[in-house]
Amino acid sequence: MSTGVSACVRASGSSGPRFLGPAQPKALCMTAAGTVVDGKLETAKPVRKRGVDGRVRRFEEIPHTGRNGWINLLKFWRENRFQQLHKHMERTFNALGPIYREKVGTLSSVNILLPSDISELFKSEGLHPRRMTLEPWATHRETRNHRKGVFLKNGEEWRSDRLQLNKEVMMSAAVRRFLPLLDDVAKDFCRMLEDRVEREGRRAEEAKRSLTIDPSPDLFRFALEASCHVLYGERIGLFSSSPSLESQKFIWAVERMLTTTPPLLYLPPRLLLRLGAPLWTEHATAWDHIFSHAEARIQKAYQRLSSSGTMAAGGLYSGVLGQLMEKGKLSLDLIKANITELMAGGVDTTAVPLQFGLFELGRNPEVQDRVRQQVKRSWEQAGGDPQKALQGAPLLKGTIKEILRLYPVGITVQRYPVKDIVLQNYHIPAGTMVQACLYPMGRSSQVFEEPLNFDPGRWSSSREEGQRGEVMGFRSLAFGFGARQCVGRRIAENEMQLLLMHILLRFHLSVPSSEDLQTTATLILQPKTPPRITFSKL
Ligand code: HEM
Repeated sequence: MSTGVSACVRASGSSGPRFLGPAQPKALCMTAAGTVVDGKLETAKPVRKRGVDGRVRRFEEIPHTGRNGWINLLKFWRENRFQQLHKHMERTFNALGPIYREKVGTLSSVNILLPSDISELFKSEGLHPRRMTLEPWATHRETRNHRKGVFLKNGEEWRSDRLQLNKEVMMSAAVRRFLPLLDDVAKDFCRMLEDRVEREGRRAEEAKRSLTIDPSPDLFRFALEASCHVLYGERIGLFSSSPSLESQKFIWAVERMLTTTPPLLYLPPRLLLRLGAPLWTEHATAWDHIFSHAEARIQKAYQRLSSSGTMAAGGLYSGVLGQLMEKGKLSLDLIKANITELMAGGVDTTAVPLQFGLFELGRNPEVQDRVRQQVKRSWEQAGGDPQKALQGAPLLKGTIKEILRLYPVGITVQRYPVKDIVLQNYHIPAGTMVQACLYPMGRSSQVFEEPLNFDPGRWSSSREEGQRGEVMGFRSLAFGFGARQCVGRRIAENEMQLLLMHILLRFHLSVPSSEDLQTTATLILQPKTPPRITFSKL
């Protein structure tokens, strides 16, 4: 397996004994469609017996939110719970304890949040770990005759594509190749921002200009520009005064695709397709747009690379696409399928945490100063080498972990254990869908001290050891785990760290309002309204 993957396995380790004991549910109850409201059950009936006899309890005894999936689905629609799924999970854990079952429409899952249980789950993920299949995405590929990439594949087919991709995006040799490209894009972004602050900003005392904006449209452009540079070895000019409309349409299409996914997860997509349901049509059209945009880019890059005779002409890095073509281990169809997935997965996933990150740094000026001091020192010592600069600034890495702890892009990671396991003393049969619920875990005081504090230093190795010398594993899981973890992880981490580094070197950040951000879950967790940030030139 790739260096990146094994590094993650090493870092995770096993969780400490603090959470190994059977945690006590706050409400030991199963309810008929027991809806949880503000941490209390509407119809709480304490019927479950405690397993005092030490026996492993049956699966059916796991607390649940109602047996009838269709009634639950109706409630989800009526109360718009899809968009507040993360809060719904948090409330349900508060009410039912650290494990519960939920059935919504055709989907059933067991939900957990304690690191010790999550470690058990991942131990039994097998050689070909599986996540919940996003049926609307799979149906789109099947009905349009597109090949699937790693995101949608399983078994040996998944593994053989994945091993090829790992070499180009996860291994440290690959990271060394693409890091300078990400650094160039991050520096250009900051130059563009500096120009804008200079042009449109207000001059405060000490003649320093500052500008308050919603940076989200610029961050989406940054993420797309960075993705294209790494994937195709090409700049697409999104920071120019007239960025292409096509690229803007791509960004909108990814947003539509993500927003229309969650409600489609609980209904059979083929039925909706046959009925011509507007939701399905909107979803499929968004995907069509993503595919045609990626196809045009891939064609262009392919022609450029073929005409230069060799893919990596003159020793220049030709991007992930060029590398995959040169190696020739994947067919062109599979390269296209995977590159399209990397394009679709690579924009909102980084642009959105960056919004949260700027906001948290802005409303925590002392944390911001600490990170900046370390970044400054490291940048000066690195002599312009971005990799060295990042290595010397562990607080930047902690900042990204902290952002993703409080605002995980995906609110859960799912697995189907390949053998029977026991979680919280309940029997879980092999093949059950179990979700590690990252949002409630990140905000649980059972798992993190002062969980609502934004504290990048909590991830430093000395503090991670814990007061009792425990290894604090299975707490930083925003990129998933093991062989199936996010394949774009190294791109994402470096892209976000580099951008924050260059921003902190040039600007002081503050926020007009430090009220908590309201969040909404489309397929990814987002702010309801993008935060406004004040950039003041240093
Ligand atoms: C902060 C940014 C990101 C986060 C938090 C994130 C999170 C995740 C998570 C949780 C998974 C599932 C992992 C598992 O099941 O264990 C995943 C899978 C995936 N991600 Fe990301 N992701 C991010 C950025 C990216 C980027 C930038 C790309 C593309 C360049 C990308 C492409 C993918 C793909 C293709 C998969 C499927 C991998 C497989 O099944 O083998 N992601 N991501």
